Amino acid sequence: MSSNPPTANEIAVPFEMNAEPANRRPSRLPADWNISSRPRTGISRLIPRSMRMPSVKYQRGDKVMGRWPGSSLYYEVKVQGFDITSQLYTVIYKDGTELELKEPDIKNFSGFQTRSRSRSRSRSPGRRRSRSRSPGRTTRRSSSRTAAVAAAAVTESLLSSNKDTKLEDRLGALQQTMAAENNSNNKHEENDMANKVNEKAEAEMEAESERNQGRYNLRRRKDDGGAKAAAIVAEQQEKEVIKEAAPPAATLATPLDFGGKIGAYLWLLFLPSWVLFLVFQVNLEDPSLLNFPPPLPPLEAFWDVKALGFVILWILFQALLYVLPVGKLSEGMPLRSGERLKYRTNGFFAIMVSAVAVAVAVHQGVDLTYIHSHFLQLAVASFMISVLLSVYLYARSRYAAPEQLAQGGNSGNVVYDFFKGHELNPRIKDFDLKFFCEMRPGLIGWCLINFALALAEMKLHHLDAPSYSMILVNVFQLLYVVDGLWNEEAILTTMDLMHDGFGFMLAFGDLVWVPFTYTLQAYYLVSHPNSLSLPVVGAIVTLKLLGFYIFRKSNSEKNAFRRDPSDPQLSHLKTIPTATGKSLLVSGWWGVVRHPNYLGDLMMALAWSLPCGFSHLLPWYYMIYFIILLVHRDSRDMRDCRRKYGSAWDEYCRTVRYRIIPRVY
Ligand SMILES: NC(=O)C1=CN([C@@H]2O[C@H](COP(=O)(O)OP(=O)(O)OC[C@H]3O[C@@H](n4cnc5c(N)ncnc54)[C@H](OP(=O)(O)O)[C@@H]3O)[C@@H](O)[C@H]2O)C=CC1
Ligand SMILES: CC(C)=CCC[C@@H](C)[C@H]1CC=C2C3=C(CC[C@@]21C)[C@@]1(C)CC[C@H](O)C(C)(C)[C@@H]1CC3
Repeated sequence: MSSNPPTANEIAVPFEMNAEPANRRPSRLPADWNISSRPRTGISRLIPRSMRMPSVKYQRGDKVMGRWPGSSLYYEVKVQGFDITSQLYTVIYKDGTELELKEPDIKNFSGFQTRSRSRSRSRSPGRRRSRSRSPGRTTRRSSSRTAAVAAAAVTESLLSSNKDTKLEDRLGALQQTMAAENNSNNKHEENDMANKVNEKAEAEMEAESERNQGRYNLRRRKDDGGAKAAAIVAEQQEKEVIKEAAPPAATLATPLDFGGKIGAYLWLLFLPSWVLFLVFQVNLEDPSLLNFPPPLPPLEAFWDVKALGFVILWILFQALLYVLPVGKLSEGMPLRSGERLKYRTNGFFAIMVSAVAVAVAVHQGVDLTYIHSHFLQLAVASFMISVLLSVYLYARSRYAAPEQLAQGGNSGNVVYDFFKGHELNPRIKDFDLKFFCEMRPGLIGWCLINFALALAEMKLHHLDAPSYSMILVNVFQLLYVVDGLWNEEAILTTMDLMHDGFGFMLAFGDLVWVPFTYTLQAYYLVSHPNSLSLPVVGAIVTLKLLGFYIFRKSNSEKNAFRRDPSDPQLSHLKTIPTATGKSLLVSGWWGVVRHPNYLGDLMMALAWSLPCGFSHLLPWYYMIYFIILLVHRDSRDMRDCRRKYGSAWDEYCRTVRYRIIPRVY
């Protein structure tokens, strides 16, 4: 109890500024830069025509001090380029993290001096020893002395930052502080009783920490009850952690996906053609990839005004349900501006009302098998709407402020940005177009189409009830959609909602791809019955339920953690703090593989194809597509997380070695 912990300020601000740097950036932009007439913030604009960056305060290659987003800590960074429109510098930290920073967040080395009082702390050999042994050591004691040592270790590490100090060391200390701070939320564990109970776990923790060479804290967050002072130190930063590292000034530049600009052209042509190809195939008695080109119907068969009317009515009906003031208003993750958008998460209500409406319509004599007989026309009508929507989305994105653009769809190439999505969260007042399209018309439409296909099977084969295979496919996919809508809030922490712009890829994916290709198994079964024995039904149901359990549990775990990292229900989980302020789960589901949710999803996909048998490849199409989609998404995510989290991500990958399937991939 004798030593006083350093104040938060002493530790959170490792450097003190001497004076404002002298040179000011001139208002005129350099003549030899690539200056576009319209706003662009993509990487292409970061590269000046010449290697020099005259008239800009910091030059490419300059080594300066850059502020960590959301904190008051400065680290050595190298300037990579400067973005004229957003006035942001791209800088790279020593651990490989690339960020874009505002000029005020960058300082010259000369502007820093360490505090003399703190410097004397850093010379304390005891404190140095405490740091060098292991960050885990601080978790052994619950007294404020321990905490002071922990805090001092942080101070020492931060304050000893000179040119020779490794960034990793400083990061390690920062991460230690943040982990301790996580634990400070578990106040009940600060009492002696809890400490006794935790003694064994703490010993394990220390060993584990030693194993990890103190480079990050793989610690059970509830074992850290003693780190009071470190928690105080980090309290300031905790607020920033909750802000989910959404600094107003820092953004990430993302490389091009999907084969870049040429790839975008090809995808624009390929995706609609592929949907048509599949729709033609599924109508054939003997569908095969070798039927190329498939027999084409006359041109007028592609188009039906009534079908277009139905699609428009359906979308309007879903839009109406979406805007009704029913259900929860959920908060999205913080944007780069720090703002959190609100979303009406009443998807479950929407599907229930839709089900009642469909039941009433069927009762009134509406023949839903129209959907089966006009599948092609409905798909074409939906395609037209998705194209119009994409054009609208791209046009409005040209007027959007730079911070409203998606980092991945901001290349400056019209076709690429049109395809990938330029604006992150296009909204008409409170109506969020991306969220609505992803969760409502296509997703609920998928269930409606499946149901209509079950009726078509009964009609075609004069059955009193659908076949087992049809029931399984219908029920499995209905469960998937209803679960998605019930947990609608969880979608706000997925890649699409957080990072991807809304453009053709998602508009087409949501309105055409999902309802007209995810229903192919049910469509196939209408004209290709496949009988199943009860034991086979049992085995398929077991597979589905197991996959569903993994999918749901892992998605909910990540969602809960992202929403509230200090949620007591998650306190048993180990985490790796990252320099951005967000932590990564490294035990629980996210410690088994890096994408446990994909694993569960793939098991479910398998359970959807199995009822269709092995006579044709077509009903296995979803499974094959899904493997490709998820493997690609996983690589995209790995790349983005590497850029976001730098060495902390590498540590995560070293600890959790497999991506989707344990011990295989
Ligand atoms: N049926 C279908 O057609 C499709 C279904 N899906 C399903 O949708 C769901 C969402 O998938 P998707 O959006 O691709 O990806 P995830 O929901 O897996 O989100 C990935 C993000 O999670 C965060 N994250 C990654 N690792 C960790 C960790 N260890 N601890 C904490 N956070 C972590 C990162 O974001 P950050 O750190 O920035 O928070 C990362 O970018 C999945 O279940 C998937 O199977 C997806 C695509 C298509
Ligand atoms: C080839 C192409 C056009 C790809 C577009 C991909 C989209 C079809 C998918 C991207 C992510 C999706 C998700 C779902 C549906 C498919 C798309 C839009 C999802 C809404 C399905 C229901 C789940 O429960 C889910 C909410 C987790 C899921 C989220 C991702």
